[in-house]
Amino acid sequence: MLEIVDLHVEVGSKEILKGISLTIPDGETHILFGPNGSGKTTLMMSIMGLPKYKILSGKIIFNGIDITYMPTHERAKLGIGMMFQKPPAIRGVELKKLSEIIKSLRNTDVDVDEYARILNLEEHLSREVNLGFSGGEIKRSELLQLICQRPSLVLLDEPESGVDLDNITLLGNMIKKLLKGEKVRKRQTSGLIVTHTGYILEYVNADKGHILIDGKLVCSGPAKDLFEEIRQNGFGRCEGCLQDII
Ligand SMILES: Nc1ncnc2c1ncn2[C@@H]1O[C@H](COP(=O)(O)OP(=O)(O)OP(=O)(O)O)[C@@H](O)[C@H]1O
Repeated sequence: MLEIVDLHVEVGSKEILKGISLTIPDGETHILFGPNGSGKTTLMMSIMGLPKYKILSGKIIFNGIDITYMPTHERAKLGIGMMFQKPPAIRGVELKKLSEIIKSLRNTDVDVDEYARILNLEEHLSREVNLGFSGGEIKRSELLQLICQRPSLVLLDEPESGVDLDNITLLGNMIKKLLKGEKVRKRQTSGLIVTHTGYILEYVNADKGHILIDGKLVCSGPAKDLFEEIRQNGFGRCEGCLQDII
């Protein structure tokens, strides 16, 4: 599904990712942990192909296609979808209109009104995307757009941050459905999720976790075990690991 090979990425003339190699097979969900500023969002944005994230070297292969230098909209068409940590507001475009555009991009038959109802976004459909939305409403709006796209690789950057406990349950269950619900064009959906709180682990069946420190993946293993280690000891021992491989 996704294969990243020795990826080096620069942002604002600073090298942030320093040789990432990562494989996410069909149907697997991987969790990305790491301290603030370690490069988690940078990795997500690089997979999505945002222009600010300059690939210095390495490769990103998606379903056998080299997408390293492919524009973002082409990646979205291929089936890579992302829930952004801080998505922008889109003036002049209503959420319903954007949802329909996303549907047509991937030729999906998602019932926008029905999912808007489930996500408590019925009134938001006629509003400009994310403009004046609360933090939790933005997350639900992002999720509605993802559902419309029906991606085969789902990238979620801190999906639960700023969301109240009731809405975490709603969001968590919808994400679970999105990841495990059905085959998308003969492929099982895969996921890469960034989390600090670990709430999302209650909802998704995480196959593997990875710890990113200072632009390098320093550790991989069972996601819940890694989270427990971080919860108890912080990233201190991981930093020790990093010392060993420098
Ligand atoms: N335009 C820029 N110029 C210089 N440095 C940048 C720029 N954009 C991002 N960075 C730096 O890149 C580093 C990695 O940022 P990134 O958002 O990927 O971290 P993160 O692991 O997602 O952090 P968090 O957990 O806080 O969300 C940070 O130190 C950030 O300040």
